[in-house]
Amino acid sequence: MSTFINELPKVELHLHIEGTLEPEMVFALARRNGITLDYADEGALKAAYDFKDLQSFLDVYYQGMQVLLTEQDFFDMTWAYLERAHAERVRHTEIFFDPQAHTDRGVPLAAVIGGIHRALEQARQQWGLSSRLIMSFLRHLSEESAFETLHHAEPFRHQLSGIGLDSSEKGNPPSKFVRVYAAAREQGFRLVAHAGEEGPPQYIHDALDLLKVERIDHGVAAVHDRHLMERLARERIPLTVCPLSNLKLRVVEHMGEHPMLKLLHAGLCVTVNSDDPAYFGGYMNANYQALQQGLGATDGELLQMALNSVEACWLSPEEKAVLTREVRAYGEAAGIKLKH
Ligand SMILES: Nc1ncnc2[nH]cnc12
Ligand SMILES: [Zn+2]
Repeated sequence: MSTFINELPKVELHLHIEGTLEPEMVFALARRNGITLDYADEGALKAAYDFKDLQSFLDVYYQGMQVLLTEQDFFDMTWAYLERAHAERVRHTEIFFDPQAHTDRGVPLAAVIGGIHRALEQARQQWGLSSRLIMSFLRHLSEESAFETLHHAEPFRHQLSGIGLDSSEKGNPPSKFVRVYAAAREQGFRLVAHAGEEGPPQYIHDALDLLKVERIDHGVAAVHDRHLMERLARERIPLTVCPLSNLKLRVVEHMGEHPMLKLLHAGLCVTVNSDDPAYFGGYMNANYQALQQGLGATDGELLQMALNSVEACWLSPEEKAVLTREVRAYGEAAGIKLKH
């Protein structure tokens, strides 16, 4: 692993906390909670991580998270992720969770948000690792279910920064959630949505125009629509791209055909993220490394992506200025000359 990547100060903007459940922890929590899994052991579970598309992954992902029952379970999962992130020089992280995947199993929202939030707060105090929490609606469920979830989250409003939209993209367009997003906007939530992962470029247009999101999660399908690319570049709409996820879910067949550099050189604010690192073969460093080794990205290009993440994050302007200076200074010390 390159020292440049290891030591680069990083910001993560697209991370599903339930996607950080490593097989060892799935089994440890299953034992703790007296749950019998469909898989005999960790090896059998890992063998199921051979995905052919998004849906085949989601089927395993929703099964894995059934071991999460208590506030302590959510704390332990989140803390394990934060320890890894801290070790990889992640300075700030913006985390998704899927409330409906837990409340539909009878787990109280207070246990979910309480456990995640306690770990985030401990990381802030212990390491100065800052964070934001994003509540993500499952788009394969109904508008009514999303509205109920928004309503149930009211007591936790101060712990949540934004809302997102994830799960099965095809057949569940942004238009299904226009009213929910309008209501969340009224309540002051910041807005993001997964779009253009497996779905068409039109879903990216719709997420921007109908849902009024400020960031697009994935968005790699934009490469197929020249006008959309021009718009994303002109409006500096950030894309939270997840290279290893795209490879594992066969959005691209080889890392060599990943559109990341095309998008970067067209002037888009592309960022590097890990999505569901326990399932896709790596955390932040591994994603930067995949771009370096599989696509030939230079240290200068990787540095620009890291700076883009600072630009796209939800820290205050003052905090962003501090982080930007740190990342730029890191690049300069490595001999990289930035254009501006
Ligand atoms: N990559 C992904 N796309 C859509 N929904 C998800 N939920 C967790 N990971 C996801
Ligand atoms: Zn995602």
